[in-house]
Amino acid sequence: DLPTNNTDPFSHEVLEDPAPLHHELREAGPVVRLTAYGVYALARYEQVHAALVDWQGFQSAAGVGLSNFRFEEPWRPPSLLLEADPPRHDAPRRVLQKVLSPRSLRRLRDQWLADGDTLVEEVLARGTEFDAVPALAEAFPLRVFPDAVGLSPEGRENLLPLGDHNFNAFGPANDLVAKGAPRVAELMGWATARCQRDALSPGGFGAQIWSAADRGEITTQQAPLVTRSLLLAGVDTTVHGLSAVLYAFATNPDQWRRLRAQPGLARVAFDEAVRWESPVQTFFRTATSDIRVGEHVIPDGQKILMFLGAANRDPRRWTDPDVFDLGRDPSGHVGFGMGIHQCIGQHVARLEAEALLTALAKRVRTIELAAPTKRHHNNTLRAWASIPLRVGLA
Ligand code: HEM
Ligand SMILES: CC(C)Cc1ccc(C(=O)O)cc1
Repeated sequence: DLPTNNTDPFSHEVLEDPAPLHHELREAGPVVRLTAYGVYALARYEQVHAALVDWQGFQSAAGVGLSNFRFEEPWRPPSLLLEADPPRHDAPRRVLQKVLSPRSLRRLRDQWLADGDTLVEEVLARGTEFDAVPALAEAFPLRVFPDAVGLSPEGRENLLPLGDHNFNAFGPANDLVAKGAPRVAELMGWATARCQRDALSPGGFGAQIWSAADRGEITTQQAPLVTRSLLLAGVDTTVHGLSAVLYAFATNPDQWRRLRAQPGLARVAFDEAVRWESPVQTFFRTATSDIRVGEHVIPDGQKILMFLGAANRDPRRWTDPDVFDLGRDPSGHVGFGMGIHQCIGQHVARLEAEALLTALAKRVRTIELAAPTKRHHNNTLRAWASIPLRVGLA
């Protein structure tokens, strides 16, 4: 009957290298019971995709972490997008859809491309060996995104630890959550204060959310929480998405040559990296009734852990899934989710990646690892602490 697995998916061993567990879970069957936490796991593309698009059966309103909001108090006021289902989810989603649409981002494109050139020049002026994580993957989002949101300059160093803890908190109360606990009140207090109308500069994403409230599209009580979503979701994700694509190119020099020959491949390269590494590895849903998966039933109220990273490398869906290949069509990957909760910020992330990769491809002929990489463990994110690079100039 129902296959089980007693591995702790949030252990440091798995966070260091999740591939063996992903393989085990995919092979065990369409649904597996994780005895470490008494939850159900989906690891094959077919079942993860089906759960993501079935928001009625697999709800978000009970939280997308291990904690079940039906029985436990959330550690922070729930998100009006991530942790809400229709109809409550609808208006906040419509507002962010407009604020973060490709059309709305067009006004930022030239500026972000120029910022990419400037950052790359600054980095290369310091030398051709550097750690890509602080120098590029962290520096670029922190240079462009807080300004786009309309955040005041002070305290922006809070954004990474704030997001890191938020992503840890989707997992169990382990050492990673304990690590962030001492600063939670301070960081969340800082973030909440930044989301008030008078703390946001005109024209930014935050001010646009407040204008939508003034137009009655959402309430003024909702505006700060919708703005908070940008701070919690919009930084660590792109930092580790950029780290993923830089790591992918540094370990696949032939793909870097392809990008140099065809810079228009920058955007598809980012999506292929998001598929290949899945910066967001896992999160949960809660069954709203007894749900049949294969020949098994997931009982009502149970938490379901979806392994996006495993789905994005499922050989049932992808040819040579472990290969980073610019010739592949990565569309349909679940690295940005799927369905009504699919990442609303994906166009922001793609524009950041296009700007950085385009700038690099112009100035850098070769890119390789100069030393071993070091992972940054997080309950939800696939992340790096360090990616030492050596580049050859064009
Ligand atoms: C590489 C970068 C990123 C990745 C891999 C990523 C991944 C995801 C995923 C997998 C979801 C679905 C969550 C679910 O179904 O429960 C999601 C939702 C979301 N993302 Fe992103 N994201 C990225 C960047 C961003 C950025 C830059 C922003 C903000 C500007 C953002 C804001 C959001 C929001 C607000 C949601 C909730 C949408 C909803 O529930 O309707 N994300 N993201
Ligand atoms: C992959 C998702 C869990 C990223 C994320 C985090 C936070 C929010 C929010 O709305 O607070 C939304 C999306």
